[in-house]
Amino acid sequence: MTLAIDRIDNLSAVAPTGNGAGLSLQLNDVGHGFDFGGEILPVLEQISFSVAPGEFIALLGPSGCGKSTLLRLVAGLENPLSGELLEDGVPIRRPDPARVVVFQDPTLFPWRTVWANVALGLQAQGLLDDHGRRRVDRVLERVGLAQFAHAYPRQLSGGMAQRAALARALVNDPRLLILDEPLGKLDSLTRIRMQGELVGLWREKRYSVLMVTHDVEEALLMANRVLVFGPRPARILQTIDVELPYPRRRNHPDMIALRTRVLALLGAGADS
Ligand SMILES: Nc1ncnc2c1ncn2[C@@H]1O[C@H](COP(=O)(O)OP(=O)(O)OP(=O)(O)O)[C@@H](O)[C@H]1O
Repeated sequence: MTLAIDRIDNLSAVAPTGNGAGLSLQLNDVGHGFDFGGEILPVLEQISFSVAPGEFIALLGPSGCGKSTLLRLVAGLENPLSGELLEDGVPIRRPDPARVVVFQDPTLFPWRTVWANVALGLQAQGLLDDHGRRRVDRVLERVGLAQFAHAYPRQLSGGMAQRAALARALVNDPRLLILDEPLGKLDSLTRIRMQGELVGLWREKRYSVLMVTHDVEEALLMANRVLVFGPRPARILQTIDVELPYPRRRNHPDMIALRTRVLALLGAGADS
């Protein structure tokens, strides 16, 4: 498989459609739950935190604690039962192209080529003119899929499909990239490479990132801040600033110490 690690410096060649700068987020006392036979099952309680423009925040917590629900609220796919979510000071009420979500499952349309999948967002906005076409070409080049532009999703490996999904998100020049376990289904080698690619893209473009992962090491390798959640209804147990320089080494003593600390927190808060 051809990977794009050596092309990480080229995304600046992709002309933005938006202003490209990361957006700020502010969550104030956010609470959410779901109706279960007339009773509300509380999922999130008193969640407050902020994200400065260009920050990379990882969310860690036990399975089922409400991490994906929180991402859905930030994406504007649902509205909270209490509290408020603000982007650049304005309440989030609905999805917006500035906030794009990449899920664990790349969900590419099987009948469209890679190029046509990536072009979909621009096409829907009426932006697929010559300039838009060049954007699609460049972003595919940037994620190392230029040679597979005319392939169909069934012809891609898992890592390639995930990079196509990433290209589809990046072509809209997001200001917030919302990642819900984006590397969860990849083999360990591809996963390590994709971690490097995602960090390289983020450091270059400086959009803000909110990423859910189950992998403590992945969170500490990639994010500049890690929020550790307790079991449902989720509350933030601890916020950890990861001040190690990039690229980070798995076996750096500070990394090992942080990992031990986070695992202890999750062990104390795990529901299983
Ligand atoms: N649409 C929904 N209707 C009812 N309950 C829901 C809905 N979405 C999520 N839940 C419940 O909310 C809780 C939190 O789910 P969520 O997917 O946010 O957790 P998570 O932390 O992302 O889990 P995991 O790490 O296993 O992916 C779970 O108990 C789940 O059953």
